[in-house]
Amino acid sequence: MITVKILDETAPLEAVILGTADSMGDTPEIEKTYDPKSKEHILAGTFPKEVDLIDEMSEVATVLEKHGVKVYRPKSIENLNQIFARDIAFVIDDKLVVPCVTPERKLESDGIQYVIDEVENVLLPDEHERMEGGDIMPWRDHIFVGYSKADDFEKYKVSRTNEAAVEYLKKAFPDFTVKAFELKKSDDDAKENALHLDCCFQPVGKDKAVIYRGGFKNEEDAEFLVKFFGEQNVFEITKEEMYEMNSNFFSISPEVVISDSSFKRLNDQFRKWGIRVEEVKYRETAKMEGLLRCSTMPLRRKYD
Ligand SMILES: NC(=[NH2+])NCCC[C@H](N)C(=O)O
Repeated sequence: MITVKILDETAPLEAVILGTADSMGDTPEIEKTYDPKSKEHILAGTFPKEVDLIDEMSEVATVLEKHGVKVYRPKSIENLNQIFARDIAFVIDDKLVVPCVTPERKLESDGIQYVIDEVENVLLPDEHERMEGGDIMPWRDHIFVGYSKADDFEKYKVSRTNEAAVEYLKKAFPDFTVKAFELKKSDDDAKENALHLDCCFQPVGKDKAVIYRGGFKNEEDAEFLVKFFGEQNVFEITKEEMYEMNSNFFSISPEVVISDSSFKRLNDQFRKWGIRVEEVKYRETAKMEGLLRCSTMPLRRKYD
């Protein structure tokens, strides 16, 4: 059996699923992509190569293991991008939720079935309750959710979490306050697209957060989060930094974060906050509109 427990984004990490690029195959056809940044790189002839992605991810695995974290990897499925483990399942409290995700990514959960089988409490939302883990963020007694209302949800491939999912989470986790924010979406312009909530916002440390206000469809939602953490505890990033995926770091504990080595301004801020930064190179992975939080799915953090 695998015990799961997640109440926030930063408590000391004990067990995680790290995605895999092992059997990704060649550059996909443009019609088969489901985010604007991948499209951009296919057109430019700069779509990442499997070997480079495997290298980047193995560096992350090494850092996690160095910190005593148990790392699970998905079983490889031929010709399938299985890098972004975050979206296909998520833990809240002591439950593992395995949601229906965007149809293009449906097969990915087969790769982690061997983990799912070892977890006692598994929740399977209905097919119309669509959500992806990148949009779901437990933070103590809150669950923050990025979502799209019906109009956007039907219009954009990059809208992955709907209103039915928000209602589902409220019912499934009655002890938490579910607070949902509409995100800005674009299927064609990665700079105008907050693919998931973790592409424009993430808590860090004990009481800090990183945010790109422009990722939120309604300014008052960004304002709510800034007030929630307190202005002095919030680091605001630019549109360009969002595009490079700055808010998609991953916390090993309140004192240690894994971040991309190219994020100079962000990493300096982390260090000013007293947070140690494990720098890795993740520039190839970033080309598919995901980064460190997206490629990790925490199973258990430590709570006393
Ligand atoms: N949690 C995340 N932000 N995941 C990013 C997933 C990226 C992937 N290309 C997709 O469109 O699904």
